[in-house]
Amino acid sequence: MGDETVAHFLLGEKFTALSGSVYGGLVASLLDCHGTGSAAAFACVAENIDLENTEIIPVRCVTASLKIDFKAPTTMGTELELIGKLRSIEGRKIWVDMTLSAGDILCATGEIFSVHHIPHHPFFL
Ligand SMILES: CCCCCCCCCCCC(=O)SCCNC(=O)CCNC(=O)[C@H](O)C(C)(C)COP(=O)(O)OP(=O)(O)OC[C@H]1O[C@@H](n2cnc3c(N)ncnc32)[C@H](O)[C@@H]1OP(=O)(O)O
Repeated sequence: MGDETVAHFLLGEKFTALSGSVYGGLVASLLDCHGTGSAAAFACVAENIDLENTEIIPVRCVTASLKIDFKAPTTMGTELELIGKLRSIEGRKIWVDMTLSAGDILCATGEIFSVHHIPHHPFFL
């Protein structure tokens, strides 16, 4: 954790798009999920919430904007690594920069802008 979040995924072949590579929409989904989760975790750190002893993360974030650049085909059958780095927090607004790699290959980069602590938002009723 600290100022970086890491997640690993090994996808099944049903997520293949073009031969031997992962469907780009799924790459986007992984970056979206990792981005909002990272934003929530960074918000907890900023608010001194102890994640080690918390059963349910008390912060939830939603994606307001997600940008992805596909740098190289994402190899099917290789464990994927997602890394999130906090760019900034301004009140409810959180920006996280991300990478998705397959082994030594940088496959995609992402930038997410998410918003947290939303009283009465329909997602959290
Ligand atoms: C399989 C299961 C897995 C389950 C795994 C669990 C993962 C859960 C999460 C997965 C992520 C998702 O899929 S989330 C689903 C996709 N996202 C959505 O549907 C979000 C839809 N949009 C909204 O609900 C809303 O627009 C919000 C919450 C984003 C913002 O609305 P709001 O709360 O009324 O706040 P608002 O005042 O409009 O905005 C707050 C501040 O952010 C700025 N702002 C708002 N939107 C933007 C934007 N696109 N780009 C730049 N800036 C923006 C505003 O100018 C403002 O700045 P200032 O004036 O304060 O400076």
